Amino acid sequence: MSSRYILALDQGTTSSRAIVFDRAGNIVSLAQKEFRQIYPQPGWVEHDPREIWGTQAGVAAEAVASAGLSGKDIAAIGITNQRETTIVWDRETGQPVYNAIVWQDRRTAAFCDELKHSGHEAMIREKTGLPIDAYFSASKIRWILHNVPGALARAQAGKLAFGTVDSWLVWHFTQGSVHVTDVSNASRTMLFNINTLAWDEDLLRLFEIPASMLPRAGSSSEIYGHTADNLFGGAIPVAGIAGDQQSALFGQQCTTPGMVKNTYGTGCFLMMNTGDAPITSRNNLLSTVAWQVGGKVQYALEGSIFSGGAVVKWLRDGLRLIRTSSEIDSLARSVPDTDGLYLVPAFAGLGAPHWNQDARGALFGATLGTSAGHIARAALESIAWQTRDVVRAMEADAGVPMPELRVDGGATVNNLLLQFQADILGIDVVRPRITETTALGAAYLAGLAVGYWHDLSDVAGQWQLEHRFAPAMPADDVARRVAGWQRAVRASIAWADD
Ligand SMILES: Nc1ncnc2c1ncn2[C@@H]1O[C@H](COP(=O)(O)OP(=O)(O)O)[C@@H](O)[C@H]1O
Ligand SMILES: O=P(O)(O)OC[C@H](O)CO
Repeated sequence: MSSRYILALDQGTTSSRAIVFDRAGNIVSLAQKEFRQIYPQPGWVEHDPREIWGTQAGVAAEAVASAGLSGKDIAAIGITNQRETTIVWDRETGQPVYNAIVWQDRRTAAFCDELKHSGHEAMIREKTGLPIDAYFSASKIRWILHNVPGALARAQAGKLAFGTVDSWLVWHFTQGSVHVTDVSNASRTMLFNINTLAWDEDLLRLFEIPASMLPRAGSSSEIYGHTADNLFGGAIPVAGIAGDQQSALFGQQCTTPGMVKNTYGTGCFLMMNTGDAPITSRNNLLSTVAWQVGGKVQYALEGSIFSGGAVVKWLRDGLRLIRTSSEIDSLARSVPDTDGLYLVPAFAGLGAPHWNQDARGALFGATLGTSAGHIARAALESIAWQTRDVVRAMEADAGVPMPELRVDGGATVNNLLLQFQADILGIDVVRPRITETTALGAAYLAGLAVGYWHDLSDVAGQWQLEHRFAPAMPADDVARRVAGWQRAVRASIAWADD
C-alpha cells in the first residue's frame, strides 16, 4: 500500500480534533477547534450540527495540510465521536431540523421517569444493556419529533434521517450518499438490541420512532464509503467508526476480557472489556457493545460519569476562577488539601453508579476560610471521587480487585489529579505515552479495514508507559476522606429527592 498515514477524527463534546497517525502509531500532526455549547434552559445542552461538521471538516483539512500531506497520502479515515448526541436532518436538503441534543441534556428526564414507572425498565435493560435515562438518544429523538412542528409527519413519510454524530459526519463526507453508524454507537441509542445486533421493533414502537429514520448499523471496521472528491482532492475511504469511549478502549489496547480504562474528558467513562458476551451489572453499570471487528463482537461494562473535566471548564468559563484549564493545577496546589470541602458536580444529574436524573451540583463544608484554591482542589478531587465510586462498582461486578487503571483524555495532563486518583483507589494509575487514545483507536479500526495494519499483533508494541502513579496516602487518611465524599453524595441525592 503506497499511502502512508491514517487520519483519525475525534468529534468530542467540547472540541473537534483531527490527528494524522503513522504506521508506528505516532502523532504526525494534530488540529483542534473548540465549538459553541448552547444552553437554552437550565439542564438543556445543544450543539449546532453545522458547527460540528464545519469544525470537524476544517481541522481534518488543517491536520493533513500542516503535515505537508495531501489526500492521496491518507490510506483511510477513522471517525470517533461523542456518543448519544442526537441529530435529525432532512434527507433531501441535508439540513438539521433542530440543534443536536447533547448527551448531557436532561430535558427528557420526566418522560424517562414515566417510562420507569410504567414498568419498562427490565425489558429495556435486557435488550439494550442500558438503564432508562435521558442520557441516551431514544427520548431525545422522540422529543424532536414531538416538538419541532411537522417533524413527526415528515419522519413518518420517510423524509427525515436520525444519526449520532458519526452518522452526521459520514453523511457529509459522502455528500449524503451513505447513512450508517456502527454497532458501538448504535448501542447507545436505547433502540438497539445488543444481543441480536439489530434495531429493535418493540423499542421503536415504544418511543414512536419510524424505522426509516435509522442508519444502517455496520461493524466498527469496514469501508463505509469514500469522501467526496472536493474535500481532500481525492476520494479517501472512511473505514472505521466507534463511539469515543469504545474507541479509547481499543486505542488503549484493552482487547482482552478484564482490561479497564478510564477516559477523563468532559465526562469520565470507565470501561471494562467483558469479551464476547454482554454481562449484566448488579451494581448499576451498563452493558454496551465495545466494537465489531472482522465479524467478531466484543462487549464492555461501562460506568458513565457525566461531569469530569467539565468541572474544570465550569471553574474557567462559569465561575471565572481560572483563565486557562491548566491554571487549575497551580490554584489547587496553593492549598495543602480541601480543608473538608467537597464538590458534588451533579450538573447534569448523577450517572453511574447513582443514576439520579434530578441531582444537581453542590458544595459541602464551606467556611469563611474557604478559598478559590480549596474550590479548585475540591473540583479536581471530585473527578477522582466519582471514578472511585465506579471502580468499586466494577470490582463488585467482576468479583476481583482491579489490578491497575489505564487512563487517557484531556484532563490526564493533570498530575495532581492522577496522584490523588491513585491515592484514593489504592492501585497504580497508568498513563500511556499517547493519551490521544480515543483517536488512536479510530485510526486502528480504519487501518485494519484497509489492510494498513493486518491485525492487532501489528500494533501490539505501540502501547507504551509514560508515567505510573503509585498510591501514597495513608489508609486512615483515605478512609476519613471517603466517608466525607459519601456523605456529600448522599446529601446531594437527598436534596434532589426531597
Ligand atoms: N490541566 C487540566 N487539568 C484538568 N482538566 C483539564 C486540564 N486541561 C483540560 N482539562 C479538561 O479536559 C477536558 C477536555 O478533554 P477532552 O478529552 O478534550 O474532552 P472532550 O473529548 O470531552 O471534549 C475539559 O473538560 C477540560 O476542562
Ligand atoms: O466527548 P467526551 O469525550 O466527553 O465523550 C462523551 C461521551 O461519549 C458521552 O457518552
